[in-house]
Amino acid sequence: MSELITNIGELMTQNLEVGTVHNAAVVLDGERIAWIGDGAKAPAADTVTDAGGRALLPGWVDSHSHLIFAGDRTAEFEARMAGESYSAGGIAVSMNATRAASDYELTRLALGRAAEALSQGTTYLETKTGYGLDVENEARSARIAASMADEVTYLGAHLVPAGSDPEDYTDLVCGQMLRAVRPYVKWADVFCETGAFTPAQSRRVLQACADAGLGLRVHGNQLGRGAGVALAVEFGAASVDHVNYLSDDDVALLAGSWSAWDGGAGTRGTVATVLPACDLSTRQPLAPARRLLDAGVQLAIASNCNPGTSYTSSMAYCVTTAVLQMHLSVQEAVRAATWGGALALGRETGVDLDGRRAVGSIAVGHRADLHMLNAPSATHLAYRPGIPLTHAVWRAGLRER
Ligand SMILES: N=CN[C@@H](CCC(=O)O)C(=O)O
Ligand SMILES: [Zn+2]
Repeated sequence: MSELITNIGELMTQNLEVGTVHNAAVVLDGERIAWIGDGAKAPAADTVTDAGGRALLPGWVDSHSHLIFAGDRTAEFEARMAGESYSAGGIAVSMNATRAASDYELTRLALGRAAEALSQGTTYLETKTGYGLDVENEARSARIAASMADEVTYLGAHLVPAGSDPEDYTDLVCGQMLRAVRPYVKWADVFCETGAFTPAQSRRVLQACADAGLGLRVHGNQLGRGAGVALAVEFGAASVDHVNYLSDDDVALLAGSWSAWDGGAGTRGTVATVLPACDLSTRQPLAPARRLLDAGVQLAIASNCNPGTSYTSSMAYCVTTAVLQMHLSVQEAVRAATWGGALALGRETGVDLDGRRAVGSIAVGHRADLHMLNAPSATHLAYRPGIPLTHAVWRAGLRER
């Protein structure tokens, strides 16, 4: 079945050859985008959808979330709003609730969060383990994540559980736990921060996971300057996330990591993924997204949806914040939340080993993941903050909303 979406007021493709087109049309053929162009020249299709002059964007690509958890941390949030600062210790509260939840309950909760994201335009979703923190519960979290997310990341190195020796726990993360999650995950991550994993422990985790054939990601430089960015670049991680506290050397390392990449071939660098909703919820200084872009770093914006630091799956909220408070243009912020997220997951081009099409931009042959706003332009995301602007969502060519 083919579908013609016509009368699109603003088509923001994030495809550099096409750019943004007005009075445009798109044809979907099954799960793929088959045609893009001037509405007056659109070919016929089996069905026609009139966009009524609305804006059409790629679906959001949320490259950083933690959806596999049970329990509630409202009290911690309230304490933070009253002046307490965030520390990694709250992860243990979610760990206890997650371990106590049944498979059915954990799956139901995760699916509910993914559905909430999809209804707001998120059509491609990464999620992580990291609230199990023993072999059985990390493997269970990975299995559940693989049943509901597009990309799954192993985050056994999220927190050293109370009572465990940090070096022994790091051994477990690098050994038995890694073997148990391996069938379900494509990526590995480590929280390299004071109070979580030291640079030496993080290095061990990254090496073991790289040796196991996993792609790498790092939670780094969230609560202070540290080794996260340097380790991520050294190990060729696909992304380093948070990046609130950066030295000039960190920024230069990230920019330099892209110097041999020409947009297609060449060695890929490390994407800097900023998490604006997390920065607001933890009252951290906002990550320096403007400085990173100006330095030539590839940028992604993600929700970091999790029970502790960022309990929202709204990518629109993140984009709005990036424009209003991080000083990105609407085009830059939308790009970082679509194409940038796809780049951070290695999914912005080509077809992956499972035959999945590229996501994050509207281009012929890419997966038909589309987000229509109830507005004439994407500028309304920042101009009308807080207004639920999602009008329609297509995922792999299927109308989801
Ligand atoms: N910073 C580390 N991990 C999560 C928060 C985990 C939690 O507090 O539950 C994050 O990305 O912000
Ligand atoms: Zn996170």
